[in-house]
Amino acid sequence: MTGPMLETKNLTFGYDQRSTLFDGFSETFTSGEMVALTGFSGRGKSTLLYLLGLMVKPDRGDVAINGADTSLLGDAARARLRAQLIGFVFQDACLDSTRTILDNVLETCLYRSEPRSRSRSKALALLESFGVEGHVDSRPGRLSGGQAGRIALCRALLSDPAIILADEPTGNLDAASAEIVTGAFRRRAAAGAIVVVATHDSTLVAQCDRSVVL
Ligand SMILES: Nc1ncnc2c1ncn2[C@@H]1O[C@H](COP(=O)(O)OP(=O)(O)OP(=O)(O)O)[C@@H](O)[C@H]1O
Repeated sequence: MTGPMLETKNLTFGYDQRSTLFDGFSETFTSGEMVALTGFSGRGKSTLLYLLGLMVKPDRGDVAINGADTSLLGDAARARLRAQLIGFVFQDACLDSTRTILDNVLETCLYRSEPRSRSRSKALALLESFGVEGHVDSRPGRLSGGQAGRIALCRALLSDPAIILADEPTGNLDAASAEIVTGAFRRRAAAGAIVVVATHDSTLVAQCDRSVVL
């Protein structure tokens, strides 16, 4: 099986008509590469991740996954593709405060119709490797930003997604934790995944194969 491919094709997008963030933006991300999205604050790094992650539709142009355009797909089909192929790490973790930490990590099983029991030990091992194995049965209310971020990473990595999109994944982390996160991304890329990170962290940029400057 060939690895994943993710393309933007003449992508044009703005949140309103006065400010176009992307105007005919074309870029190809290929299997095995880890790419940094860089550029000044407000240039659209997070927005590009939302477009690549099929959470936002372009005004014109398209996002293609494995050669297939996605903008004409309905919401359900886009959500299915996302669940099957994409692990997304939001800038502010976005954990569900009503569920336990373990249930947060196992959330994607729900969308992939996978039995939770099969993924439970993997989730626990991931949480341990990221140093956040304590209190897995409690709710995320009292976590620090860095702890919440690492749990969100476990959630995104649980299914070994073909495409990982991460927004400032090392933003809240100390150097040692950031290294663990970067190592996990590098291993996914070595296994053939596409990893795209939006970041201002020069250490993380240096670990990427290339940068796309917005
Ligand atoms: N939901 C929204 N509605 C309207 N404008 C938005 C929305 N989200 C972001 N923007 C605007 O779009 C622009 C790009 O925002 P985005 O968060 O993608 O930039 P960024 O490069 O990721 O910034 P940072 O480095 O600060 O995280 C900014 O001017 C922002 O104010």
